[in-house]
Amino acid sequence: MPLIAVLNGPNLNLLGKRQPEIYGRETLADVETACRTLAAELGLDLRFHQSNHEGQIVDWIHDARETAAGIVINPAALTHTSVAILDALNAFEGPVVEVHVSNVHKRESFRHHSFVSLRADGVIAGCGTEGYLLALRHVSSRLGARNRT
Ligand SMILES: O=C1C[C@@](O)(C(=O)O)C[C@@H](O)[C@@H]1O
Repeated sequence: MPLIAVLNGPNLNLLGKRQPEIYGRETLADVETACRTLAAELGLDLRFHQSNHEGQIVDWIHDARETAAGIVINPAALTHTSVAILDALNAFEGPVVEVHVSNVHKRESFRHHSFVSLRADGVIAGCGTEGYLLALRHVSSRLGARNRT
């Protein structure tokens, strides 16, 4: 079964508790459960991680080079600052989908720029935590298309 790495950046451990008016009330554990249920339906293995540390996320992306077929990533605030995450993703060959729970384009202008979008095959923003499920479906269909060629 192809493995998908779902990677989450800083402060997402507080999902459901911090600024619920922006990010909703679902926790990251709820997101992981929903992702695991969908992954099982799609025939995908899932690795689900969260870190508040940029280097840890870079290391997980490096691991994914050896082990994962695709990446779903919510880099959180690092989206807007991290060339290191962009460079790591550029060294990964499979499909990458960037997810944001909130619609970053409706928010402060510093959230409008994403380094990660320079690499992402798709970007989902503003669909709440459902965005993770949409991203998984998309990675799955890209992998299916790849396997057929
Ligand atoms: O921490 C986050 C979460 C976020 O990535 C989102 O999921 O909406 C949007 C980022 O701008 C913010 O720093």
